[in-house]
Amino acid sequence: MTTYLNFIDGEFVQGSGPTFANHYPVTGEVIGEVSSAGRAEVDAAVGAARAALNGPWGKMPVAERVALLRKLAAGINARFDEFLAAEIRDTGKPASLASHIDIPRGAANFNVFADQVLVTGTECFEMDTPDGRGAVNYSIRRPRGVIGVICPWNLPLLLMTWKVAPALACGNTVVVKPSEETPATATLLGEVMNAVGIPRGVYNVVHGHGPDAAGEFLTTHPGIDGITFTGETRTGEAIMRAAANGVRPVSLELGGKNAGLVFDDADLDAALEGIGRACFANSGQVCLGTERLYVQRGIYEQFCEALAEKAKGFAFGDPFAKTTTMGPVISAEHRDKVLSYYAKAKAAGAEILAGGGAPEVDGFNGGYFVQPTVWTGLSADAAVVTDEIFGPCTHITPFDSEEEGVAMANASPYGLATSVWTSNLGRAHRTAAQIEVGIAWVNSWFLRDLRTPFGGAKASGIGREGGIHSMEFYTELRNICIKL
Ligand SMILES: NC(=O)c1ccc[n+]([C@@H]2O[C@H](COP(=O)([O-])OP(=O)(O)OC[C@H]3O[C@@H](n4cnc5c(N)ncnc54)[C@H](O)[C@@H]3O)[C@@H](O)[C@H]2O)c1
Ligand SMILES: O=C/C=C/C=C(\O)C(=O)O
Repeated sequence: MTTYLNFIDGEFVQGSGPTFANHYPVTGEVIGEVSSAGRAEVDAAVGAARAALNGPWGKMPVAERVALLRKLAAGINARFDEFLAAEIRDTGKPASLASHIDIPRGAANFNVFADQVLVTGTECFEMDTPDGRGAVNYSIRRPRGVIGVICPWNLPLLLMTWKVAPALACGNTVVVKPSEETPATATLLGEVMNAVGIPRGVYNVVHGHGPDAAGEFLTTHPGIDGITFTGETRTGEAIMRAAANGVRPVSLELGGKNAGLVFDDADLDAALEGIGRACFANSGQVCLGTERLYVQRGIYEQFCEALAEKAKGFAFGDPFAKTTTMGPVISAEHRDKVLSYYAKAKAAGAEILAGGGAPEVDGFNGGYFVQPTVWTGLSADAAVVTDEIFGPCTHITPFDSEEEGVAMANASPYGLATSVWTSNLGRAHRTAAQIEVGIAWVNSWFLRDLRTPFGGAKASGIGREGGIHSMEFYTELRNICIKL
């Protein structure tokens, strides 16, 4: 039984909030407990972060800070297997996935933003003045301060370091609230922080739930200077309300109901491979994933059949087994939510091409597994076509013209990402520009260059992170005007 403690001012401490069980999604067993932070610990964490900001971290030369960030990346890689095991304990995802994406990106985020901060400049404007002597304006960047980092459970280490790395690179200090479902890697990172010599108080972790618990205690704390959040749109609304008190800036990466568009001139094998990942990777629990597919009439039947075959080909089981290609979803509650949508699709008269329920997984009866599922035949207002399910499922609708396909893709309050498949160059540019999203992939999915702007349009978020855009959020620009 592992006990996850809060990490405050460089030390692991019990919280005064309730202790709750940590389940292994692969078996449903309780394998740990989480000591949640009460108001007192959140207060202590924010205080420690403030002291570090005003103390050693704030005074540290950039080169030294950058060297420490690189040590953090190396420190994660040096304990790669422990991070991998921790992420799998929390999420049950296959080791083949976590070892290629979650852990390497967790480390890479620190290197990427160590590089970025070194090449991030500011602005300078010369101006005329009536006396003819002129003035010069230049801006400087300063850390925003103490940043509250609220994280989801789907890619715990990757999404947390995606925020913590640029925040630290810019000289801020952080208080992280990991998802209550996934406390492990954020806690383990505390050990690495101490081991590489990050000053105490720079990185703090408070555990617990959201409403009326550690999450809310943190976002409403007056000592927080900015909040960065990844999670559901409704939670984003609550966080934005909390941030309004004191006029604190927010960066919100929220939910989606992403459309994939496959034209009949697409390379079908490539499209199937990419869309297969977009629908089913991480058991469909990727914010960028595709839950609405629109396929041009000429290849519709063929594509539906091939994607259904792909859906039927996944193997569940032990995440460490090489043969396992799909893990469980995060929790019993989330499994029930996904299955409730499977039931809604059936009741609405969907044609179920693959899946549609929960599989029997030999030896893992208590695991939170759901079948990869492909539906057709529902109208645009059916719940599984409009709502973010966050499961391994997708609904396919045929379309005829390019205009119709784009209009279908845009028929959603969300606008996070899209994946368009075509071999027509003009159509690729046109459709990618017309779909109202923050991130459009053409003939690919989840191909990430970390210098690019990342975030959502419409109800999928506010602000962009990545590259210079992270620098913009995690620093305050100050203009200095000098009369000559
Ligand atoms: N846009 C993106 O980049 C992106 C990336 C990953 C996940 N997501 C989204 O995240 C969701 C899945 O993650 P989730 O279920 O963990 O999201 P969630 O919104 O339920 O929880 C996210 C975090 O917010 C905390 N929280 C909840 N209520 C709070 C409150 N009132 N005040 C402060 N904190 C609160 C939770 O404890 C958790 O740490 C999906 O909607 C998915 O699309 C978006
Ligand atoms: O589930 C959402 C995945 C988000 C991915 C990133 O934030 C990233 O690749 O930086």
